[in-house]
Amino acid sequence: MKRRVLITGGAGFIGSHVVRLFVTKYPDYQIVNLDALTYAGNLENLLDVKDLPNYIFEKGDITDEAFIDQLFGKYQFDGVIHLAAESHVDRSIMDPLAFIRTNVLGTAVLLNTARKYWKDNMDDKLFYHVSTDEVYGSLGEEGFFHETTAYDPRSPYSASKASSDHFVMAYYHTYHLPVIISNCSNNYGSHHFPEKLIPLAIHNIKNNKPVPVYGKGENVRDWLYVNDHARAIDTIFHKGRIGETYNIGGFNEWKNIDLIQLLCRIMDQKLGRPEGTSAQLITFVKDRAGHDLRYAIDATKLNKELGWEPSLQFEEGLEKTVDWYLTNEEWLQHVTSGDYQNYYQEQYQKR
Ligand SMILES: Cc1cn([C@H]2C[C@H](O)[C@@H](COP(=O)(O)OP(=O)(O)O[C@H]3O[C@H](CO)[C@@H](O)[C@H](O)[C@H]3O)O2)c(=O)[nH]c1=O
Repeated sequence: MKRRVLITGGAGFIGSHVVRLFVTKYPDYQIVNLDALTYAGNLENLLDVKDLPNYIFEKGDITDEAFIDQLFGKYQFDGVIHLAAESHVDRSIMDPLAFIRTNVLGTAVLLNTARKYWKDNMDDKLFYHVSTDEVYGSLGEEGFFHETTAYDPRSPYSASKASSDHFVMAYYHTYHLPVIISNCSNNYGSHHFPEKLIPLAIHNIKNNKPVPVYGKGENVRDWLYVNDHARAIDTIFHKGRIGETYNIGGFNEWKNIDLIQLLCRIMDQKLGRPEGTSAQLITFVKDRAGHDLRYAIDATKLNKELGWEPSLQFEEGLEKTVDWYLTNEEWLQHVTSGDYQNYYQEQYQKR
């Protein structure tokens, strides 16, 4: 079946991997990538697919109602995969309103427009909302997030994503809009903006700069290779049940400090430095406000119902990621100029 799919946030980290997978795997689909190209959106992420005949890029803001309406009119989408979002927790602490605007209002504008265009015929339509495991809050040392876990967001970022999830379900229950939500754990891989832990640490180690570890580095995250997340989104988009939520994760929990130690060992090997060199850059800094202790997500439903499972072991994925950053210096140089510099100067002045 031919489909006309809108992917929002397709120039971002996870979005670009989803766009690449869809345009190469489904040559019959028309894929429209809508991205506002703010600081973390970068068309360089898609240079290898930008000339494919089934790929179209549109620059625009999901909060701009008139623009979104005109876009739906122009392309008559039958599917939406919504990834556009402000995603960095530390930024949300500094500027919560930006997160409410994009993540809550932007999602509501998309939902409302999809409802307007699809209301007379909902057959074969799908609004797929890509969300986060952070909506479930913070775990103690035991247990997992399940699809039935009550929402308990604790940062402005996770509150904005939780709110957008609620709007998605409200449109399902109230207007019968065909929706699916997935909530995924921490991603890592190529094209990740170096404000997040793994690409920031790689960038800093390479440049002999301090690697900031918040608090004592005891916080735990569950890491998934970004290509595996993109594969999960593909599976859920095509086989998921309407009105359902699917958790995505790798059963791959790491304490931040253990992860950084592993990364330091890999970097020493790759850069030909004596073992232990990079670890000397580890610097414990002031903790993140309201820092969630542990995320761990149970992806059994996705595995049992739809047959998805991660394809890569963490060590292998991390090595591939390091290799990508070390061979794509131009990309790193480009994205670490401008806004990035201002942001980090501001961050470090505060410490
Ligand atoms: C940037 C940075 C982070 N950290 C810590 C904070 C967290 O415990 C852990 C990972 O931080 P981040 O890379 O910012 O990711 P985290 O806050 O977990 O959130 C990520 O994962 C979420 C999914 O769980 C996504 O929804 C978010 O968009 C994504 O940013 O490392 C440090 O210790 N030092 C740092 O410099």
